[in-house]
Amino acid sequence: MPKFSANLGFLWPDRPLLARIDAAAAAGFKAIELHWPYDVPPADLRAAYKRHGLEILGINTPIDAAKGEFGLAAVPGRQQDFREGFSRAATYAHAIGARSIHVMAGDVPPERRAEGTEQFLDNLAWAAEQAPDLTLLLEPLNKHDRPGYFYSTSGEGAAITAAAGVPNLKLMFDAYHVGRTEGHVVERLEQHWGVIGHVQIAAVPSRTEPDDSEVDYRAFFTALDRLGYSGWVGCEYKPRGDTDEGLKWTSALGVRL
Ligand SMILES: O=C(O)C(=O)[C@H](O)CO
Ligand SMILES: [Mg+2]
Repeated sequence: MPKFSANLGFLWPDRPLLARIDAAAAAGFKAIELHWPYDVPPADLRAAYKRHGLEILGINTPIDAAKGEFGLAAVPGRQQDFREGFSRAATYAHAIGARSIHVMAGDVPPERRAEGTEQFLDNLAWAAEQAPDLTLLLEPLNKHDRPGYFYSTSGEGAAITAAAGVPNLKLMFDAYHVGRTEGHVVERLEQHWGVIGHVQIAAVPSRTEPDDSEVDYRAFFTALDRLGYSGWVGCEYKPRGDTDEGLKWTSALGVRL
């Protein structure tokens, strides 16, 4: 059975980030991953997870939610803004001791896709050089949730990863996004195995706890074991109710944190 990390972008939404870290440790998680922790001073965040002996995995490049933006790496004309955001992410990741950054592509209209691809590749080469010690993750987001996003399928993510030709660039395989629109999740996992750097899960289609899902997560975890996955599986789901109560999905699926 793989190891599971708590995605504190979604889990324990009823409390501030530092309290989420305490909750993750109390629930038995040994690793955490974050979305946008930037409002919390890095020293406080580091002290909070170190106190519990947790590992810290990744963060996302900043977004401007107020402007409806979801990343900038592939957005034509926003190269300078992307680079400032990435530098902020790398500085923060280094300060807290995180090991990866999800480089968020952003929304790109179909007629500007060629331009967006060129810019994305250029930005990824630049970012990889800025932070050679960090893993950069690429994550396609399904079209139901984010219709205008630059890419939506695991195949597109793998193609960009290959085209960039950068050693520290990997695919974030979020089984929720893959299951939501592509299906055949284990087949896709096997197909892109060589470029996968991190894995995330949630029920399909509800994005809640993974015990009531169109994706057969028992089979998915077995496939990860068979493939020899030694990384973490990020629990990136939106709890149906109380997060601790919802963690009974672990015993339902034979998982021990
Ligand atoms: O939406 C997702 O699946 C993610 O992992 C991103 O980090 C953005 O929330
Ligand atoms: Mg995800």
